[in-house]
Formats: sequence, C-alpha cells, structure tokens
Amino acid sequence: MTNRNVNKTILELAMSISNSGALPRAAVPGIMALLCGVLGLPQKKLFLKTLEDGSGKGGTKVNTWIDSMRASSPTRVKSTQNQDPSPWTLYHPSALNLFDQIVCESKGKQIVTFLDYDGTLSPIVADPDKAYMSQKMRATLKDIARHFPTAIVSGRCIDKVYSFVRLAELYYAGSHGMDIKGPTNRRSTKKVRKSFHNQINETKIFIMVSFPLIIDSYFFVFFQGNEAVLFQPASEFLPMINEVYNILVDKTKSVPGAKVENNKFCLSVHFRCVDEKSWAPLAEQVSLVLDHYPKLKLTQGRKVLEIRPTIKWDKGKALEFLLESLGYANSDNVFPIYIGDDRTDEDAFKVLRKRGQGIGILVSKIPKETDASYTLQDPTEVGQFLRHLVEWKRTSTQYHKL
Ligand SMILES: O=P(O)(O)OC[C@H]1O[C@H](O[C@H]2O[C@H](CO)[C@@H](O)[C@H](O)[C@H]2O)[C@H](O)[C@@H](O)[C@@H]1O
Repeated sequence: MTNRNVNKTILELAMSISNSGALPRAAVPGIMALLCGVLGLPQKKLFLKTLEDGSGKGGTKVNTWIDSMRASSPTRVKSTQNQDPSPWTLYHPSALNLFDQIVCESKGKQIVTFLDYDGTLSPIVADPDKAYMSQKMRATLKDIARHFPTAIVSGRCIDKVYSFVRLAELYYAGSHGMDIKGPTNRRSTKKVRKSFHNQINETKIFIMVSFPLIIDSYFFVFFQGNEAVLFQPASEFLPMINEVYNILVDKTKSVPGAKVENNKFCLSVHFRCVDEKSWAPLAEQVSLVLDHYPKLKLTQGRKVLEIRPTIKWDKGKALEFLLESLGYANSDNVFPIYIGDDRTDEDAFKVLRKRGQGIGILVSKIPKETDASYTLQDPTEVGQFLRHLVEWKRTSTQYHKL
C-alpha cells in the first residue's frame, strides 16, 4: 500500500467513525492521530500529507477540501470545561497556564510578537467585512507594540487588515506575507530604514524594482509617501489575480451566500454562509476555473478556499523576512512569539520549530494537528496573554531600574 493510500484509508476510517455519530466531525484529526498512534505511524506527516493531497487539482480533491474545511472550523464546539485534560492539551498546554515558563525561556532575549488577525485578534464572524477588533484588543496591541516589535500577519490585504487594526506603529504582512510594510509612524520608520540599510550594506543588493522569481537574493524596499514597503514578491501576479477575481465573482454569483474576497495578491472564496449542500458544486466551480491557471494554487482555511500564486512564499517566510529586517537573522538573542489559529499559520510555527527559537501558540478550542507548542482558546485569551506580557515587561523593567 502506498503512503497516499494509507493516508486515505486512515482519513476514511476517521471520517466513518465520526459519521457514525459516535464523535463530532471536529474530532477527525484527533481520531486520525489516535489511529496513527495505534498503527505506529508518523501521525503528523500522514495527516498533513492527506490535506496536501487535496490541494492539487482534479478528481476527489473537492471532497477532501470540504472535509478539511469542516474539520478546521466546526459549527458546534463541545465545551471543554470541567473535563479531564486530553493528551492534546498535555502536548499543547495553555500559554496562560504556563506563562511563567514562557517568559523564563525568553529571559535576556528580545521578544518579537507576530499576530494573525482573523480568529486570533478578532472572533470569527459570518461576514468577513465585519470582523472588527474590540477597543480593548486595540489598546492591548498599542501596549504590546510599545514594548516589543509587533507584526500582524494575515491572509487579508494590508489595506483591509489595517482598516480593522488602525495602528501605524505595527508591521503588516498582508496577503499571507506577500505584501510586507513597515510602521508608518516616524520613529519606527527611521528604525526600519536604518535596519534595512545596514543589511543591504552587509549582505544584500538593494533594488527599486521587484523581480519576484529571485526572492532569495533581493530585498524590494521602496517608500510610498511615508510608508516603507518592504517586500512584494508576487507583484507580477496582480493582473492574473484580478482576472481570476472577476471570473470567480461571475461564476459564483448564483450561489446564495458565496463571497469572493480580493486580498490583492490572493483571493478568498467564502463558504461560511453557503448551504452545506452547495459546498461541493461551489468547490468544483472554483477548481474548474483554477484548471486554467497553473501558476495559481488552492489552499483551505476556515470555511474558505484561498487562491494564491505558486511562489514559495508563506507566513513562515514572512516571519523569517521580518526577523531578518529587524536585525535578528542569525541571532540567538531573539524570542519570537507567533500566535495564529489557521492552517496557514502552521508555516510560521514550523519555522520557529526549525529555528529552535521562540514559541508558536495555536488559537483553538478543539484538538488540531499543529506545530505550535502552546494553545489559547480564543481571541479573549489571546488578549489576556498579551496583557500579561505587557505587565511582565513593565514590572521587570521597573525592577531593573531599582
Ligand atoms: O490570516 P488571517 O488573518 O486569519 O486571514 C485568513 C482569512 O480570514 C478571513 O476569513 C475568516 O474570517 C472571516 C471573518 O471572521 C470568516 O467569515 C471566514 O469564514 C474565515 O475564513 C478573511 O475574510 C479571509 O480573506 C482570510 O484569508
């Protein structure tokens, strides 16, 4: 039996256990992990591969997308209160419960915070245009950015995510990291310019025009008014993305609840408000359009299909890029904290694991296959964690001043 078939069989087995009504659909990843454990198989690789198999083009992939969309964002979530901790929470403990351990690990290092937006800073809502962040969260972010370099890393286009966050002192990596901008307030902009010029002098070639295919050798730094536009590796895809956007808007207009969102260098097709019976034909429709665009690929998020260029660039690469631009390319003195809730955030968690630096925190109430070390349940807990960080920083700074 090939690896692919083993994956498929385990996924099917997990799905049929869930379909029997014994367990909710959200438990599929957990069941898969359990089956892999019993069979002595490397569960992480198997599960991820199964999902990847569904991100290609043609055949049975549509069902796989739909199943994984359901699993990643279930409609009903069972209360986890007053239950024994599952093995999952033992392996991915609460970042609030282990706060002291986390800050102890960061001792003597510069904390840099990376925050996903939807589902992390704002709760998931039905209308993507109304995913507002609370005033309390905005105040928390302001405080966090006062103490640590902070970046918002989102699948949204920068303009949209900025319209929700409205803080000029942050870094923004929009379109899944394919559009990176530095802070626009004066003090931080100077810092960005300085840090970039240092790097450019040391190792990199500074050019004004982007050439996306040579992304490893070039920085694309230019200034639009007061804005430091740091990197746009997919700019050549803009016309294609706009073309596909128009086609998809047209093709999906007859599906009630379907929504296509233009995220500048990528697109989102939203399923959240579509009747589940129409999910398969909608996904099929998207797949058919994409068949004509081999330079674009599809990935799944929380009740959303995302269309993006096939370039090797993701939230993990954006994290590395930002660390480098802050002067921490080969430094042991940095402690990145990345918080995210989505499949696309896994690329960043992986990078941190590989670097053996900092921590990844997954925002989830349900067990999920993840490379993050810790968990937080929801944006409310994310806010609490960030406020603890600010408080800890304030107290430790005061202590050192004494
Ligand atoms: O990387 P992120 O900041 O997490 O962005 C990922 C996608 O988030 C948004 O969609 C998700 O949130 C919506 C609002 O809560 C929700 O309606 C939708 O079902 C979720 O998938 C955003 O609209 C997408 O464009 C982003 O790609």
